[in-house]
Amino acid sequence: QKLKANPYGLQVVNSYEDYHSSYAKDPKNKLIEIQKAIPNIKLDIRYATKNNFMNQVMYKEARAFARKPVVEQLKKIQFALNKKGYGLKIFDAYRPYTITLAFYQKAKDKNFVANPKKGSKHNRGCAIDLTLIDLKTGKELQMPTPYDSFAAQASPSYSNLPAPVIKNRTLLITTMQAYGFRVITNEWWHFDFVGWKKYPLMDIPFEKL
Ligand SMILES: C[C@@H](N)C(=O)N[C@H](C)C(=O)O
Ligand SMILES: [Zn+2]
Repeated sequence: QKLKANPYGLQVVNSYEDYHSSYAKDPKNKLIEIQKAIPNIKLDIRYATKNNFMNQVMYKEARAFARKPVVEQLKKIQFALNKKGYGLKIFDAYRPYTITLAFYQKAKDKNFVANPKKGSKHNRGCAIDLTLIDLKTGKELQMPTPYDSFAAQASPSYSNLPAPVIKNRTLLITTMQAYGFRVITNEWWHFDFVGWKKYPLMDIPFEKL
């Protein structure tokens, strides 16, 4: 199927029919609802609330999707963490391209949002924003900054932090890395799935999936 390029010359899947035929051809392309595949995973979908850096509701539904192989890896991560008394909490996963456009327009610091000229790995269903929780209390482990803080402390290499915070961040990053994800340079919570290049950008809202 030949896709029409958007104003930046990018090919973005924006019709359900095109998306459907892509996963009929290759089931790896299917966006899987994370909580259906991993029932005990916690969600805090900030962009479905006003509690986010945009200060506005960006998603109509508080749901999280990712490509099938991404969710399969998350399932293994959740299992490994659960054995140690921890679990995952997801802030965001697949993000329609239109939302990336809106983020880039409004964000004061463009270093923390993907440039729509390239699109985001979130638009490919191959990036996850997440943190760790303590299974007993359900509370988040202390990390260097809150989610989507555009501060220097959000960098995974920022080191002037209390030892327990570094330990929590290291546990998150090493676990994600062991299962095929890579943290990005300025956001401790954002992980790209290593095979992301094989998956096209998408612009289909959650309610149509
Ligand atoms: C906006 C933030 N949560 C995020 O995901 N940033 C990366 C760089 C992105 O937009 O892909
Ligand atoms: Zn992200």
